[in-house]
Amino acid sequence: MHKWNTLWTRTRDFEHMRTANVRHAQHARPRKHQGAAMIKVSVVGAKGRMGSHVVDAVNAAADTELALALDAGDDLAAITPENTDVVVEFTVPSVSLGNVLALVKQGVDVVVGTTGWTEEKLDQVRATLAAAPREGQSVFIAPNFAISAVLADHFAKVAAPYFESAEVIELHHPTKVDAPSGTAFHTAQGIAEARKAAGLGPVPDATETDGGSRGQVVDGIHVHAVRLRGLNAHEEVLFGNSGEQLTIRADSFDRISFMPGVLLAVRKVSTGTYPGLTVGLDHFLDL
Ligand SMILES: NC(=O)c1ccc[n+]([C@@H]2O[C@H](COP(=O)([O-])OP(=O)(O)OC[C@H]3O[C@@H](n4cnc5c(N)ncnc54)[C@H](O)[C@@H]3O)[C@@H](O)[C@H]2O)c1
Ligand SMILES: O=C(O)C1=N[C@H](C(=O)O)CCC1
Repeated sequence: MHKWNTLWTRTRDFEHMRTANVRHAQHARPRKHQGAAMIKVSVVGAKGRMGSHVVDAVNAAADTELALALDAGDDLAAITPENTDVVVEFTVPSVSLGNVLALVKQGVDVVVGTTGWTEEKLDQVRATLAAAPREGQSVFIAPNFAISAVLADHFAKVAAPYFESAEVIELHHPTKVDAPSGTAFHTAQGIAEARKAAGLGPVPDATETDGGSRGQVVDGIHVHAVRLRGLNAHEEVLFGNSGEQLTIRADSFDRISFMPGVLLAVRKVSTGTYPGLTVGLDHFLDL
């Protein structure tokens, strides 16, 4: 059985959950581990597109149980180390930092899927963790929890030193509030780092006039954002040399694709062996 399938067997209840159409139907929860310690998970942003899937995933998995499901207007102070082992935070970039800092100060570990993280924001998380009430507290942030996206990001870093040109195109649903996607931003940063480590210079580009068509430049890599009804979450990384091209593409057609990664992060963080700030699901995979 391949590695990601191992995760799926631990979360095998997903297919049951989908086919039985039991979203939000508490009575239809599968049987939980008898006697085994359950991981108590609270969800912040629980009414959102991602948060509501996380609530279902936590209810469906055999080793996790839902503690609190909070959304805008609810008091985060209700979450304590007594009722919660791990908080999963999927809100909006404008509030996520404040939520994460508050939760760290309340003594709980946090898994974050919300995007919009800058180095300055990450530094604030590190500083707050350094003064956290509990020793070894964790914050884990993933730009993307889907294995396809995590691998695309990894493969892009492997490919980057071998190509003169590199550009990233991300394509998402039109209800997404941030651009470029956190994933594309992270991928571009990884490509730039790999190019720098390999001694590559800037990507070739003779553009003299640009009204915005060349996209956002992230550490020297151009990132383009498409918003289109019908799409969910997609990324294409283009690499070019004279006479050849490599395209790496990841497609998340359904938000359920993020759930095995979210549960993996919850399980890893709950072990207490990842103190401090960790960014990227690749840290939990044997890549
Ligand atoms: N890391 C990943 O794999 C991944 C995957 C999909 C989406 N995302 C990101 O997750 C975030 C959420 O995406 P979404 O599609 O679920 O958005 P959404 O708008 O559907 O959900 C956001 C939820 O947060 C709630 N919220 C707003 N302010 C809040 C507050 N102060 N406290 C508590 N809840 C609050 C909203 O009411 C809403 O229910 C975005 O940043 C998105 O880019 C990440
Ligand atoms: O749907 C979204 O919004 C997504 N956001 C993340 C990002 O910005 O990279 C991950 C993919 C889906």
